Amino acid sequence: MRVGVVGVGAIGGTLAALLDRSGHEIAVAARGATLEAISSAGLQLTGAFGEYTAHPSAAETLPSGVAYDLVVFATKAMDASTALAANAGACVGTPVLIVQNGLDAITGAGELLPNSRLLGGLSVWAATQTRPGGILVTAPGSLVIGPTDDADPIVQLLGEAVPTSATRDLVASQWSKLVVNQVNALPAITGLSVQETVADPDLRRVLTASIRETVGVARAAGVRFARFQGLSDPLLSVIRGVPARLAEQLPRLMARRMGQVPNYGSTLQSIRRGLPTEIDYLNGAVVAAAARAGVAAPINERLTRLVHEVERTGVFLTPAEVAEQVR
Ligand SMILES: NC(=O)C1=CN([C@@H]2O[C@H](COP(=O)(O)OP(=O)(O)OC[C@H]3O[C@@H](n4cnc5c(N)ncnc54)[C@H](OP(=O)(O)O)[C@@H]3O)[C@@H](O)[C@H]2O)C=CC1
Ligand SMILES: CC(C)(CO)C(=O)C(=O)O
Repeated sequence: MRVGVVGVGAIGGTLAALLDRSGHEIAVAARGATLEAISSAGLQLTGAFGEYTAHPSAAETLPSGVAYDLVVFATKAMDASTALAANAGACVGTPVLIVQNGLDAITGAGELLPNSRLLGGLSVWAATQTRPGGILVTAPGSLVIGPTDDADPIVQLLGEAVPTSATRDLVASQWSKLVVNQVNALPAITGLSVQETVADPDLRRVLTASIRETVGVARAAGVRFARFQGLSDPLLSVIRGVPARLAEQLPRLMARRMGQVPNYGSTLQSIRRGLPTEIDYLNGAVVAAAARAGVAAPINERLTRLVHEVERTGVFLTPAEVAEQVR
């Protein structure tokens, strides 16, 4: 099959390399140093999915006039509309998968790609772009796509590269992933890994509080959570209702599932590269949903502001400073 991948960073790079390894014909759209590196030396995957170098065709945009079986977008959320618009010609009549955290993957994409079937994707694996064209998978995991069911040929196609399952309720799965992504803000604010964040008592308290607040906002918005990465709707109700100390078992479990390799999260990766972060689409999405539902989300609001502060200043906060600012 012929697959186009736009955005060849941590997640898009993993998918492009694994699809190439499975024997599919891959074209990628990349820019700057990443385009140069892939064109000259290929796309190098290391880590939990094994070692492999792919040599896909690469250009600034996917050539149109080519019949793709699937086009995958894997940019950060704030770059998605520009990438969709620039590659719209290649997507006409083609199924499009947008792999993105937050709630917005396919919201609004229909206006830019009116003639494409749109699917959203949630990556359960964790990865880092170690250099342009070099991807390290730090924790293995599957891909969840929807709204669809497991009989979908796109699920089969992706499943040849990485374990893939379908969700009929993409929004419910996105909200569950939004709970998991509560682990992103604190590493971006402190420079610590997710595992170090959860091991620190002050940061674990803040993380637990932001998770519980997120569950409360979802309830106010009438959202039910999907089964996802060990989470479920009943479990999250319990986590919201039990004493905070007991609820801290959830972040501990989430960190354990990430394994031993330090996971810095995709938000801290942006900070380290001096780039704007996706935080408005993560904790910021919780704040926006809270406002729509007429409730407050002060912890998510504060975390969003602190991430923006670190984006601006480049100075990380200590766990004690964070604890002081997020009560
Ligand atoms: N990293 C992870 O472990 C996980 C990430 N996610 C989610 O996956 C999504 C992708 O994140 P991630 O892979 O980490 O991000 P990265 O920043 O590693 O990769 C994004 C890539 O998109 C490229 N890009 C942006 N705009 C365009 C464009 N117009 N044309 C071509 N390429 C473009 C960027 O290029 P450039 O370098 O030139 O800016 C970059 O290579 C996010 O929503 C993230 O939250 C989900 C689960 C885990
Ligand atoms: C869950 C986590 C933290 C995995 O790395 C992620 O989704 C991200 O980095 O954006």
